[in-house]
Amino acid sequence: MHANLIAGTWTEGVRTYQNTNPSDTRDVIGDYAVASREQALEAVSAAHAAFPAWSLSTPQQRFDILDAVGNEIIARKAELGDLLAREEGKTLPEAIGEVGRAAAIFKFFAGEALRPGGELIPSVRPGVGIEITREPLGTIGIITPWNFPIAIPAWKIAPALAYGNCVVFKPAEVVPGSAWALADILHRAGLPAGVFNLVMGRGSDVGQVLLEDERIAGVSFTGSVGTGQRVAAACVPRGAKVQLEMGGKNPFVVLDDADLAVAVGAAVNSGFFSTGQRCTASSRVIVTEGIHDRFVAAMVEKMKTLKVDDARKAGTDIGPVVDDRQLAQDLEYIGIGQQEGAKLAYGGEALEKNADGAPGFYLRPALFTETTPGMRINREEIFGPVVSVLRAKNYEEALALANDTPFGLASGIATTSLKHATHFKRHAQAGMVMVNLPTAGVDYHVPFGGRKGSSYGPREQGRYAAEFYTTVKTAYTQA
Ligand SMILES: NC(=O)C1=CN([C@@H]2O[C@H](COP(=O)(O)OP(=O)(O)OC[C@H]3O[C@@H](n4cnc5c(N)ncnc54)[C@H](O)[C@@H]3O)[C@@H](O)[C@H]2O)C=CC1
Ligand SMILES: O=Cc1ccc(S(=O)(=O)O)cc1
Repeated sequence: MHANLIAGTWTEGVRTYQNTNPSDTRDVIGDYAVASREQALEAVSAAHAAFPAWSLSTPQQRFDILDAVGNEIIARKAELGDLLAREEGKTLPEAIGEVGRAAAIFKFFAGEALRPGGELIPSVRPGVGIEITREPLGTIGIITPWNFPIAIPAWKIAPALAYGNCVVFKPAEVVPGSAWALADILHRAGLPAGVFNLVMGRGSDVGQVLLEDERIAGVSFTGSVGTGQRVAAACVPRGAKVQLEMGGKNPFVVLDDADLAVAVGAAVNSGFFSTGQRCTASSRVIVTEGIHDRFVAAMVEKMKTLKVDDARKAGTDIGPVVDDRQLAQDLEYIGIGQQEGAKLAYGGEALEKNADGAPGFYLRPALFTETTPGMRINREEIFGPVVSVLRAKNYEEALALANDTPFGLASGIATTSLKHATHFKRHAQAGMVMVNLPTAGVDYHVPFGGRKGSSYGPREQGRYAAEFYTTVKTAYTQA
């Protein structure tokens, strides 16, 4: 049994959750504790009690611990990647890449602990000096989704600790394995009891405690729009800081002058890799008239070569969908697209078994063509390997279609025109813009986040993370 970590002690829950493999539902990975609301409150108390000492810990102490965490994650990359692929269903190379990203994030923020910022500014009054410093917030509630089971926890936990905060971490229910392994590494790296706490369990009870408890100074959340709005509604009135990363309906524009191979490669990568389960995935591909038919034909040819199979099998391109609930959602949207009059140009069938006959949540990637902007498949986040193609007369119409969405996380374009690339970077209404690159595939040391309905609050990642995890103090001294 894998227990929760509360006040430095591994603590059994009130029941257990059986973690299973979406590539082969007969494969049980292990049993994981499910915490009660009372246990979540104990974790908050432990973090709150640990904060005064941890907030005064030296940069060297924080560096040593975070760097050691990064080193252990790298050393165990293959093993942790295998666990991640087994519980979430992304392919082994993708999973190992994600583990490498988590290690790099810990090492980046270890360095940040050694580089505390601050400013000395002369006052407008004679003889007065002003210091501007950053201080940690207190206890941070960290609530994460299932699609990046170690990278998203890493990119919230590492800055929280680096800047001197304590943490109560609630991972997504369906991927407790990577979260538990990370908690074990953090615990053994020498964090004082209570500085980091793991409470696995349901969003509606364990998660809800983190939203409501007055001792939680900030909540960093990634997940669905609905839950994100609930987080804001609970936290903002009580004055807690929030950082929300929610959905996307990311556009990828293909212009007549695009290099066809670059455009198809980027569209397939960002639409279907990781089974389309990335907030940065592009699910709307907007193609201008002159290249439309050639692009669609090349996409279909490429999709025919994609191997949908066990996530951990060599040669698999697309692993299973994470669970039965998400598969049902994907299939429902494929049905909606057909009812709305879109043409299913390729894929979209659920495959009950893989090539070896193992039962799993497999879905052949789907491509819709002849779609229109108002269709639900073009407006709502599906979060699966489902892409729709929209026709545009020219660049101007393509840009307008790209921006015609309530979301604004990532936006991409394939073009060889410097003029259009430059214009697109300036006018795409998104937090991240990619030129001749997939919309998914971000660096770990620069800001990540979106606009409109995709994100709320300060950016994550890189030095910009300090904006959420610290609060600014301005001190005046009369000499
Ligand atoms: N944009 C993104 O990165 C992601 C988007 N999604 C979208 O969300 C849909 C549903 O996926 P879920 O994992 O169920 O997302 P979700 O938003 O329900 O869950 C995300 C996290 O929030 C927690 N949570 C749920 N209710 C809560 C509450 N009342 N208080 C506090 N925490 C709570 C969950 O336990 C989980 O840890 C997906 O189909 C997809 O459309 C899911 C994962 C990531
Ligand atoms: O951890 C979150 C995360 C990691 C990677 C990506 S992307 O696939 O590189 O876009 C998105 C979110």
